[in-house]
Amino acid sequence: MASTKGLEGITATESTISSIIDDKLTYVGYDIDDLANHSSFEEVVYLLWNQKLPNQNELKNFTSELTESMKLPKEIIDHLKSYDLSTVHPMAALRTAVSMLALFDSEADEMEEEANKRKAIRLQAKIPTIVTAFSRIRKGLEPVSPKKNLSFAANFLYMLNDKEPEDVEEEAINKALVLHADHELNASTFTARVCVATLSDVYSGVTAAIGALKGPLHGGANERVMALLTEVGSVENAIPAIEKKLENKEKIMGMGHRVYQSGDPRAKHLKEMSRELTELTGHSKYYEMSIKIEDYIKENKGLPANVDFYSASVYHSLGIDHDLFTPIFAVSRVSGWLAHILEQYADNRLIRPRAEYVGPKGQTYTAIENR
Ligand SMILES: CC(=O)SCCNC(=O)CCNC(=O)[C@H](O)C(C)(C)COP(=O)(O)OP(=O)(O)OC[C@H]1O[C@@H](n2cnc3c(N)ncnc32)[C@H](O)[C@@H]1OP(=O)(O)O
Ligand SMILES: O=C([O-])CC(=O)C(=O)O
Repeated sequence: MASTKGLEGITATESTISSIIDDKLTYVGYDIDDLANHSSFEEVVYLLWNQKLPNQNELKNFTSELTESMKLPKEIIDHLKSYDLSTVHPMAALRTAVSMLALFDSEADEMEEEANKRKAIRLQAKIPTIVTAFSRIRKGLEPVSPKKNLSFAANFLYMLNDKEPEDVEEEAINKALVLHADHELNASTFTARVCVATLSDVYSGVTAAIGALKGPLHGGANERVMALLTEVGSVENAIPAIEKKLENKEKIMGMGHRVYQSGDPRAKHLKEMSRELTELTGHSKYYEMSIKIEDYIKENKGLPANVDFYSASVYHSLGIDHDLFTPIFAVSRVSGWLAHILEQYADNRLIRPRAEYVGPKGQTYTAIENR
């Protein structure tokens, strides 16, 4: 039996959560463009978990449930304060803190559907609090509690900066969260599903998914895009720097995608946000460099920009630390992981593919003293 490297083109499950068909992305059948242009992130999370858009009352209740669940156990804050955060990547801290959260949740191993939904709310709510608390603690500042009257996106920025965001900042983060929420069977979502298909618990599934998202070929690419833009340094240097990297067989971060051929439908929204925000904040050169790189790679390698490419300059213009870019992805994508985890539990079968054995055969065993 021949193997397919990277499981390319393999359909591994059925799902009703999101679809990518002919390079169009939908969440529960709603076009990503409509959701990006009109929805709050809370609305999208409700959609992914309930398979329908909420009415005003449902959204109000859901939003309050999320805000009320944002507070962290004191032990998690103490834990974040207990190690040298200057050397720890926030994705590593997030992975550990999420795993640790399970120890303070009396329902952690409860497998009943309603209990899993309650845990989903708690996890969705607490991940932004962990990311922002980490960021503040490493700057020697105290974590900030969320405000009841703020949206999910605004609370994220408020807890990060101890300052209520401007409308334009809240809108940018809200749109970025909507665009990153789910993406069919991407690597981290598949990881979450594989994990919980053993009937392991929700916290294990999300912890495993954070580990998968952290890698540079997946969510970790957005931080690397910013490192690339910083290294390139100027619009004039964009093409020479990229040519050199390609000569050295380096991958250009934020470019290429396993599924999309003509382009990632999320990238155009982030590109427009990048144009507006970099102009507004005096960082236009990052947008100009990005366009040059995108055009060059498209023309010379036939590869499109993915969701990570323009998110880098968007977050940079909002003054966000570069190593928080992938944690922000997690703040959003946990909604998709949780939707997939709940879907997996609802109709579970162990995920256990086969490997094609290509190693030596028929070896003669030699006693240890004779080797
Ligand atoms: C949210 C997300 O996860 S989106 C993806 C984020 N990741 C990145 O942006 C990292 C950069 N991109 C990549 O590494 C890849 O395009 C991936 C991981 C996204 C997709 O990978 P795959 O489908 O496995 O494609 P694979 O890595 O096999 O590449 C196929 C060919 O295109 C080339 N290629 C793919 N992406 C890039 C890139 N970004 N820069 C340069 N060349 C590339 C490869 O070198 C390879 O060329 P070859 O056939 O001559 O060896
Ligand atoms: O689907 C993928 O392979 C990666 C991706 O774009 C995502 O997770 O958003």
